[in-house]
Amino acid sequence: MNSERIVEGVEIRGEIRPAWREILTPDAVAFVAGLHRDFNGRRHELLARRVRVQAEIEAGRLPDFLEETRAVRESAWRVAPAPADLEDRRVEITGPVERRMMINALNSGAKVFMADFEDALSPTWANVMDGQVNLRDAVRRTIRLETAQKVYELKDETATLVVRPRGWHLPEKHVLVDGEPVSASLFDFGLYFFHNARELVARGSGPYFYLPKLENHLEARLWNDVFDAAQDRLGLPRGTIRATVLIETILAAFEMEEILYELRHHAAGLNAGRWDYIFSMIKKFRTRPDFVLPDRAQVTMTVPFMRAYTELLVRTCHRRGAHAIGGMAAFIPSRKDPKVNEVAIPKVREDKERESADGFDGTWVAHPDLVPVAKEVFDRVLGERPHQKDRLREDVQVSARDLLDDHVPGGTITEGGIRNNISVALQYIANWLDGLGAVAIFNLMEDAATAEIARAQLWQWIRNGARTDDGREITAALYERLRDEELARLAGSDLPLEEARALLDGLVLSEGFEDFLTLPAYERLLARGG
Ligand SMILES: CC(=O)SCCNC(=O)CCNC(=O)[C@H](O)C(C)(C)COP(=O)(O)OP(=O)(O)OC[C@H]1O[C@@H](n2cnc3c(N)ncnc32)[C@H](O)[C@@H]1OP(=O)(O)O
Ligand SMILES: O=CC(=O)O
Ligand SMILES: [Mg+2]
Repeated sequence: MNSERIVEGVEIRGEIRPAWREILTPDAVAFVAGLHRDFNGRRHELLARRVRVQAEIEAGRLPDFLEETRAVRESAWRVAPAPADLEDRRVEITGPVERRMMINALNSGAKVFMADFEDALSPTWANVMDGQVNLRDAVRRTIRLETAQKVYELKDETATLVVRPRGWHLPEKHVLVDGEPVSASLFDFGLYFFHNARELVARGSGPYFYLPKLENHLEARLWNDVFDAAQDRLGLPRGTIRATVLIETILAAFEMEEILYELRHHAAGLNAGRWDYIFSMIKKFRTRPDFVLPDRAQVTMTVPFMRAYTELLVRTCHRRGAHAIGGMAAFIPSRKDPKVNEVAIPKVREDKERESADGFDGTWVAHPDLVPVAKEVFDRVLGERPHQKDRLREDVQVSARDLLDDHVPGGTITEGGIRNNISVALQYIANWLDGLGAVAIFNLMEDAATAEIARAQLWQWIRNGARTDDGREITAALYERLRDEELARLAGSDLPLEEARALLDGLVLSEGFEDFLTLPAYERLLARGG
């Protein structure tokens, strides 16, 4: 394996293609290493804190709104005003930092494009480094691609760029700082910020981020301190960065106010990350039979606990002057099969109608063909106004019990649901190991967050002795039989399904619960040379 020391104490363990060398400059690498040296200790402390909190939950403590931060919730403060190009966020398209998709997303007519190193990206070294090259070229508007069919170039009017770095739990093992893998969050953030912050400001925009998978306000404080340090080091005013935080864990739902408060000079809003949120409900309460969820298809946005969380998010944001951004409906259209669209388009429209009626200021879509669908719905509600922050939603009263009561009325676990979880998890993991982080499976968008639900449910059902609607206990033996049958249906695929099976078995059948499937999967990705 190639190994190169770029600056004192920093080793790159991987290929460095000529275009990547323009990103991995000594100054940029030193900048990232500086952030890592200053903040990685706190990152580890916060990750250890997550483990302690989990132990407390397993000992019977349920989360609640914090007593020690009551003053933050009860005092008057607002987040910084939105910059001009984040004022109207009615439709945001998301997608991995892949060149063709990035150009398509920027040209899609959406107001914002979230370029994703996270749920939608398999973090092979090539994907991560190409992603940084693509972002640099997108910022400078030189991004271009020629294929046999088409030349891809930016239109005059493009979406505002927002970047989602990987979460605090992930390492980037191709880069060692003083012998230790660099934090993937600091790597993705630091390189993008170093190369593009000044250029973005000069072009009238700014370095904008989405922050994933936060579990509490101390993790937001860490991001805020990273932002201050990064801006100081490049000589940019504090507050130049704007961050939208995904509320996608049950614990963060109890600290929305505090998270916004910590980041108030940099905060641009909160987003309801529904898929990781459902995963988090399963993960955090995994040992409790009273928290067992039914088939994931039945856990819709209209079930009471999802309504409680999303309504509280809108109320919290608007009270503090922040944008409330909705989430991702998983239905994706097809350019080949109109029958798929007959299902997908009305489902997405219904989802966006609910969000816009609830007071969200904008929403996410997974595919360019869904931009007009979401735009039409939000246009109807917003008209010429850029947002609806004046809808304070003071009618919303959400208690801890509302957030925690995950009973799904009429919910059942079916054999079809078990099979779907198995097949989706196998196909998704195999694609991920092959370098693809967002995949259309059974006409739904699947990414790291949705796949986490699939595999976590299998573990939860077995561990808690859950029963199917026809009365059968869900056991390891039942899983193994259905897994073999689902694997047989996928025979003939070129994907590494056998490796995916081994990984899924480990996740589903182990005594303990693996916190993120992407951690063991990353080890396999590295072993495959990814
Ligand atoms: C839980 C969460 O975190 S949600 C956020 C993270 N997840 C995502 O961002 C998923 C984003 N969406 C996608 O990755 C894709 O839409 C998929 C994988 C679901 C489907 O992709 P495909 O099967 O390629 O879709 P399809 O074949 O219909 O694509 C048609 C065209 O639209 C483009 N396209 C599809 N989705 C996107 C997108 N999100 N952004 C930009 N372009 C896109 C394709 O590149 C293709 O372009 P081309 O005609 O120039 O070749
Ligand atoms: O990141 C978004 C989610 O739904 O998870
Ligand atoms: Mg997510």
